[in-house]
Amino acid sequence: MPQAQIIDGKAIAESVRDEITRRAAALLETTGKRPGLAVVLVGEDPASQVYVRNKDRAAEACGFHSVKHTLAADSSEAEVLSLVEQLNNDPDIHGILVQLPLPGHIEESKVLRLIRPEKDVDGFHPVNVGLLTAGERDSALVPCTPAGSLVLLKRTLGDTLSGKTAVVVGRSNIVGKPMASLLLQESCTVTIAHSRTKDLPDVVRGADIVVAAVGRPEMVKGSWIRDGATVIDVGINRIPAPERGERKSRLVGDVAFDEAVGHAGAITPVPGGVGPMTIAMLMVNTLTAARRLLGLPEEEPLF
Ligand SMILES: Nc1nc(=O)c2c([nH]1)NC[C@@H]1CN(c3ccc(C(=O)N[C@@H](CCC(=O)O)C(=O)O)cc3)C=[N+]21
Repeated sequence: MPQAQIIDGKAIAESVRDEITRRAAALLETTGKRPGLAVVLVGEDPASQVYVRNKDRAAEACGFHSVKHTLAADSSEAEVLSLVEQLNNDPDIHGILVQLPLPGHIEESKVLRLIRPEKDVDGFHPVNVGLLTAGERDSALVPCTPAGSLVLLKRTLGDTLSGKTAVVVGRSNIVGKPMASLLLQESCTVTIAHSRTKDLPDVVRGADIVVAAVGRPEMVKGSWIRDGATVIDVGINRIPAPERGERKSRLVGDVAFDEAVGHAGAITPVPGGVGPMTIAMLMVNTLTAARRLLGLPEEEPLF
């Protein structure tokens, strides 16, 4: 079996961040303003802390203004809402990201709906969901993980995905559904499959493009992958050490990589695939939001 091309998400993310760094420098030169990103973390989940730190770092490396707000896990919903309101009205902040999941006593949809759609760099507000679904992708802010996955697909397959069969495994609002909308807009023939799909292996076997976003470690098996297919693995699952008798915990995707690599034409690794792209696209969205709020023209889309 020939080995698949391993898609280098880290390198592609770096090239995207480099382009954003250049564009942010030009913005600073012409307007004296930096894109401003605010990340809100409620509670101290260790994984969330790592991601939030990475986002903060990436923003600073791009020359952005970046602020991190950490609220106690037992903060009231009203406190979170009031912080969002304050960030909505802050002229130095162009992008607001409220790290999910929120503690159980806070209604996520209520918080997400309060974020000004123009500052919603996660693309989770119903206005942005609506624009994307209605085919107005370039006016929306597009969720970072699906946007990053599309960049990886285009860098791997070329700009034309038209006519290809795409199967998205997973139907979440943050990945599966927006990913399907993006692929549909690229004129792919799109299937959304999920845990209740009948004959899932055969559905996946029909795909030129497989996007796995189910959140179950190594659920998509190598034998499900059509020869030469392109596989985007969105899953990041931490397998604790004791379970496998290993010394350190390790990360695995939603695809059984070692099997799939013998079937796929190209495949993303975990880590080093979609994860770094998610952060790069957050920088893209923050710059886009800043330019729009400043009344500046749109730049060449990066995907
Ligand atoms: N409102 C909101 N927006 C998000 O975008 C959001 C969120 N909440 N909650 C949590 C998830 C998770 N997430 C990741 C981002 C980057 C990596 C990443 O950079 N991963 C690296 C390193 C992984 C590691 O070593 O832990 C990689 O895959 O190579 C992973 C996961 C964003 N999320």
